[in-house]
Amino acid sequence: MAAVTELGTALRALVDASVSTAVGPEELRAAAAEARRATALLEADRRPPGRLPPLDDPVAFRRVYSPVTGVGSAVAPPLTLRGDPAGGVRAEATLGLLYEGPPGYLHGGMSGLLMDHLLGAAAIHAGLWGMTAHLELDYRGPVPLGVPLVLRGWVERNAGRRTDVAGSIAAADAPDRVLVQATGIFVTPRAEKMDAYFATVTDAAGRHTPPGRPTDATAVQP
Ligand SMILES: CCCCCCCCCCCCCCCC(=O)SCCNC(=O)CCNC(=O)[C@H](O)C(C)(C)COP(=O)(O)OP(=O)(O)OC[C@H]1O[C@@H](n2cnc3c(N)ncnc32)[C@H](O)[C@@H]1OP(=O)(O)O
Repeated sequence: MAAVTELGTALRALVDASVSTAVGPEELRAAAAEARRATALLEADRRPPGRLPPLDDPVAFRRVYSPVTGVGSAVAPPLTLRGDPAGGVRAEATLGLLYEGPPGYLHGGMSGLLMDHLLGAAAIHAGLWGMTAHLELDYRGPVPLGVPLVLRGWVERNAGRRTDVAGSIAAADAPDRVLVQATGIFVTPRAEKMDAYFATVTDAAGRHTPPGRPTDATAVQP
């Protein structure tokens, strides 16, 4: 875990530098050569889709390469999710130029990614795991880069396999002025779909990974 985190931290610094640098073509080419060397090192052993990395724990929802929370991901902020005393889940983040849409502000699609994750996590936190069936966003104000943000997700209601969830993004110093408001419907897939989607998921050793609990992200229905 220490090595995965060390590489993820170094890669995030590299990616941030690569999108904010103002150096010339010579330095860019020298950096590209270094990046290709690092890629060759990592390519020596790769896992296919559907095989969990050794450090992932589907029962604890630990996904080290998640594009939102993964400590080993070059593109994840990465967010740390916590239970919110006000209900649901929350995370704090300060986002950089990697995620820029309008100059100085967050790309709207990135807000969608973050909200999808926060809403999904809120459902899981309530014991109601589901896949995103519907996600709707209202962009009420641009989300600034480089300032602390607070992201929230909470369950509105549940009926059977369907859970209605909501969430928001705001600046940490003005948490009541919502910049992005999200609503979503998360659905626990029917048994046949669970089986079709996840029956071949394996752990790092290639063994079928059995469900850990009903809300296990990779749970396969018996
Ligand atoms: C401290 C923190 C702790 C927590 C720490 C957690 C950390 C970890 C967080 C990970 C968070 C990841 C969050 C990302 C989550 C993805 O990214 S999931 C990937 C994107 N989503 C997909 O690929 C899903 C694609 N869609 C499908 O496969 C299918 O449509 C679904 C969603 C499985 C539903 O299929 P189905 O099982 O056949 O469901 P179906 O019987 O049609 O519908 C069931 C009910 O839902 C309703 N419904 C279904 N779809 C819709 C729709 N689009 N609109 C309205 N209603 C709908 C139906 O009307 C029906 O309602 P009722 O008639 O029962 O009232």
